[in-house]
Amino acid sequence: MTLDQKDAETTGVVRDEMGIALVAHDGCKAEMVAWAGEHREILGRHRLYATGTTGGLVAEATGLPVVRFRSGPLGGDQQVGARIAEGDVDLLVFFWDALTAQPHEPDVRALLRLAVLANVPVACNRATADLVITSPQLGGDHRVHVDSRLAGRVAS
Ligand SMILES: O=C(CO)COP(=O)(O)O
Repeated sequence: MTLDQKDAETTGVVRDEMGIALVAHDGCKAEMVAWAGEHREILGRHRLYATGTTGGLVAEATGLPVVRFRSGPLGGDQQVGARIAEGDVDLLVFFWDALTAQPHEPDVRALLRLAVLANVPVACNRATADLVITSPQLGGDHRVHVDSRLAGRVAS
């Protein structure tokens, strides 16, 4: 029995492969690596995307394949946002640093805006990420209220 089948048996929900984007500012990278290690088994069932440095650290720590974009300040946040607009991302785990100003703040804001617009769940701290990644509803029909201007571009 696969883990997905076991999930389905215990929760009644089959988790299809999802796209999960991982992003962490420098002050939160250790937290992201620890979180990814803790949930390695679940993350290993899904497509992982990440900004450059975050993706390198997660891939190294977990051994999982990660599609890496540019580093955040060099356009990586925008690339993740583009994948959200394309409908490739079902969950964004973004540990942004609440204590440090970022030179690419407009990009950070744009990424969060697109995630909200596309009704993609966003976890900005470890407690939320723990809850979302273990939710039996993850991968279900949680994105039914996609903004109409994005509907049609975002896969259901
Ligand atoms: O800056 C980031 C998000 O805004 C993260 O980028 P890196 O993963 O390349 O450090």
